[in-house]
Amino acid sequence: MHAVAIVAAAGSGSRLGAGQPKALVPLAGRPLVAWAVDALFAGGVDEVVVTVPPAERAAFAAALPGTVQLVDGGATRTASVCAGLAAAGPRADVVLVHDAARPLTPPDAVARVLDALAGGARAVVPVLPVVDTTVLVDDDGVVAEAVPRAPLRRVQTPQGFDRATLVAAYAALDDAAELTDDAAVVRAAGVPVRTVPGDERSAKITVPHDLALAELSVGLTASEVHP
Ligand SMILES: Nc1ccn([C@@H]2O[C@H](COP(=O)(O)OP(=O)(O)OP(=O)(O)O)[C@@H](O)[C@H]2O)c(=O)n1
Ligand SMILES: C[C@](O)(CO)[C@H](O)COP(=O)(O)O
Repeated sequence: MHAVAIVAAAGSGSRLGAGQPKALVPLAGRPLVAWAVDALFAGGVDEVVVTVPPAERAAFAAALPGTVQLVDGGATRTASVCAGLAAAGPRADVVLVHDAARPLTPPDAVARVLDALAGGARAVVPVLPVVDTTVLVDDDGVVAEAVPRAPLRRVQTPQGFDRATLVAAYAALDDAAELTDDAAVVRAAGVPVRTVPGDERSAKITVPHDLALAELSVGLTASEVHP
């Protein structure tokens, strides 16, 4: 099973506000995208394609091993993943789609997705339970009702797909559809999406506090983070 990972790294990181593309922001001295790529290789993928902001190609090339393929990303995450998918080509049996913004994904979290694909799943997402009380609010910000949280899950990346399934789902996607992840693209095409356990260490860096937590986490030993 030849596995190609697409790393979505073409975003600006406006909520992080670091003054440079988020994927190039250093964590313990290394760009976030370099951490994400390392995790994918350590977890068992064979090749990595990284989608980059076109104006920053040289900086990404300097940050990553020469074996990593760089392609220009698009204006949205969906457009960037589409570009990466085209570059992955038919040599891939399965495709993993990962966020550069998730630098500390452990290799075993990647391996769980690959194992599910090897077992025959066409689409796989890593998920975590919701631990807070969850509510719906009305337009005035007043709580309308509580939502039972037991069946709710937070969805992470890398998400894994049979390549042909993902290509067909993207081809069928309505241009106007605003979907926030790739599993939603295949679900829109009627494909069942299997879940596997995610990992808290795979948290997405979105705002400055997330980066501060990641810096702390890198400074701790694995046993301190996960006794
Ligand atoms: N046009 C885009 C937008 C986002 N991404 C990538 O998708 C991942 C998840 O997106 P997010 O965390 O929202 O990143 P940004 O879009 O950069 O953040 P923001 O919304 O704060 O600007 C990131 O690794 C980001 O680089 C991408 O490849 N192409
Ligand atoms: C793909 C994703 O990371 C799954 O949780 C998430 O949907 C990305 O959302 P963002 O708003 O683009 O950060």
